[in-house]
Amino acid sequence: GLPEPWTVRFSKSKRREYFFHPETKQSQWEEPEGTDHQQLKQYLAEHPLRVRCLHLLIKHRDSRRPASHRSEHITLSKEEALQELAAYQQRLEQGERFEDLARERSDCSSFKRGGDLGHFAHGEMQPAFESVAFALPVGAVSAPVETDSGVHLIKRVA
Ligand SMILES: N=C(N)NCCC[C@H](NC(=O)[C@@H]1CCC/C1=C/[C@H](COP(=O)(O)O)NC=O)C(N)=O
Repeated sequence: GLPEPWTVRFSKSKRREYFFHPETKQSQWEEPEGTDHQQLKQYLAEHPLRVRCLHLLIKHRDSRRPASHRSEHITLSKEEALQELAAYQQRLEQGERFEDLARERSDCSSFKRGGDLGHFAHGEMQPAFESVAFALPVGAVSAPVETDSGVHLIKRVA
């Protein structure tokens, strides 16, 4: 839909998409000359510029910040963290609500909001987390995801 090498990005301040030319570093609100509007609309429908996710994070002793509201010194091994995360996957499959489990167990401060990270665009979260989050269908829960923060289950909600 966009003439090369234009790309589309999301402006957090204006909460809408804008167009960016990576060579000239030019950015603008209006669609560049030569944009196929219908194709662009289709592309944006299939490639969301931002998603909204809940996550349940279990930290371990190798986490970049092995502390949380639950424990000021986390000594769990990564293997133990993954085993514990698997138990939460089971409970989700048995119908418990993601928000309740995140509130119960997540080592991220988002536990207070049932794991809700709000909306985020490309470039905000660690790459491994971002790529899984953007690939999830709305309503789906990921397999365990490893980042420098620890191990996560991610639920995409928008
Ligand atoms: N932009 C938004 N909404 N907030 C900033 C997020 C910064 C981002 N954070 C993460 O990638 C980790 C993994 C996914 C969620 C997340 C949450 C971490 C996990 O806990 P920590 O390892 O920090 O102790 N707590 C907050 O940041 C990053 N680029 O480091």
